[in-house]
Amino acid sequence: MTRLELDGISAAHGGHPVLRGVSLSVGSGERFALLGASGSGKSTLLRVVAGLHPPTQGDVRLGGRSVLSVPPEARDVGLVFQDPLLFPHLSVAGNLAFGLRQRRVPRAETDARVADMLARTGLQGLGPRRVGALSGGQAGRAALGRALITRPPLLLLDEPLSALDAPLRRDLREWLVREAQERGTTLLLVTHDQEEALATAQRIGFLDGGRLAQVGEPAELYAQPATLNAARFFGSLNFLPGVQDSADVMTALGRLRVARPGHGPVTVTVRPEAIRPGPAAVNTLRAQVRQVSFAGAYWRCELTVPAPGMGGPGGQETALVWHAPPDAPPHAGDTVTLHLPPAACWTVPEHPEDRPGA
Ligand SMILES: Nc1ncnc2c1ncn2[C@@H]1O[C@H](COP(=O)(O)OP(=O)(O)OP(=O)(O)O)[C@@H](O)[C@H]1O
Repeated sequence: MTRLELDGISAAHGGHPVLRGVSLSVGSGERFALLGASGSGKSTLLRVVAGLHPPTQGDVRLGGRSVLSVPPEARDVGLVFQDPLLFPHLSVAGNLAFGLRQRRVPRAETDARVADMLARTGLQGLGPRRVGALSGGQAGRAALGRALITRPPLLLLDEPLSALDAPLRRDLREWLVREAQERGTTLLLVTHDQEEALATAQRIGFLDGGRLAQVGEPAELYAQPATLNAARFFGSLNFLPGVQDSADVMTALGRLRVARPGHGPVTVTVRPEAIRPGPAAVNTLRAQVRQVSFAGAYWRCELTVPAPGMGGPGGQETALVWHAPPDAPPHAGDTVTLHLPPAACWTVPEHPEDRPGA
């Protein structure tokens, strides 16, 4: 268990700034995910924590102590990358035992911990096997086992499961969460997979262009994104710019009652699954169904709402995406009556990071 603190971390690659003043505190035993688009600086931040990339500014503290001058091998952190990077000349058991031998753990204890880890990772009977003869999933588990067996107080994971297929990824993720909980390991997980972050982490940091745009609990980032990029990243597909006056925003759909009061230019974002069939006291609209496609748990419907929408000044048609419940799918060409529950109409103020090219 250890507390990780990042204080104003900036970093560059070849003179190009990649991280810009990232400050973050991850509690002892907490599971924290760093989420962001490709190139947002997630891996670089992880490498700064591991001591593999020097920051240009700021401090990294583990357990309250600055580790900037501590070499990577002495930082007592476990590190797992997307590529398992197992030692090819060693057996599975040899890979698991490696860190324990380095730490001069007595032979009997090493053997017991390797046997225990083989069982925990579902690799019983594969100890003597060469790592080249493992499947992708088995290699992934061996790499996680190798990192966990030394019981590092902080485990840094850089997309460790992304090469695996979905069911295996879910199993391994659940196993990892259980192991971390049992051992009180602090986890810092880098991923671009929002589902993985939501399922693994107690808190998430959304990194955007090298800046930490939002930190919060998974449900908070999902329902209350601070920026449009965060909203897009968490699957919102409907964006309605407008001007807010107290609890209402004038949009191309007309007057929309929204979740929180405010004033000035905003964008209302509504998740496709939050749109409800039927009319309601406010935010009711009639839309034309342009296209319907089956997505398993819902029907994805592309809608257009003709101007003037819900009676406002309107303008052009507005496109919306609705995830219709699976039981009664509409058909292309239908006209449907829907409503946008005010609690699901989240407003995002204009934000410099959301401008294209920012
Ligand atoms: N070794 C390097 N040399 C030069 N530029 C680099 C290097 N590593 C990363 N970069 C650049 O730094 C920026 C951030 O990269 P980083 O790998 O930290 O992002 P990321 O969010 O982890 O992306 P991904 O999800 O694609 O791994 C990118 O623009 C990338 O091209």
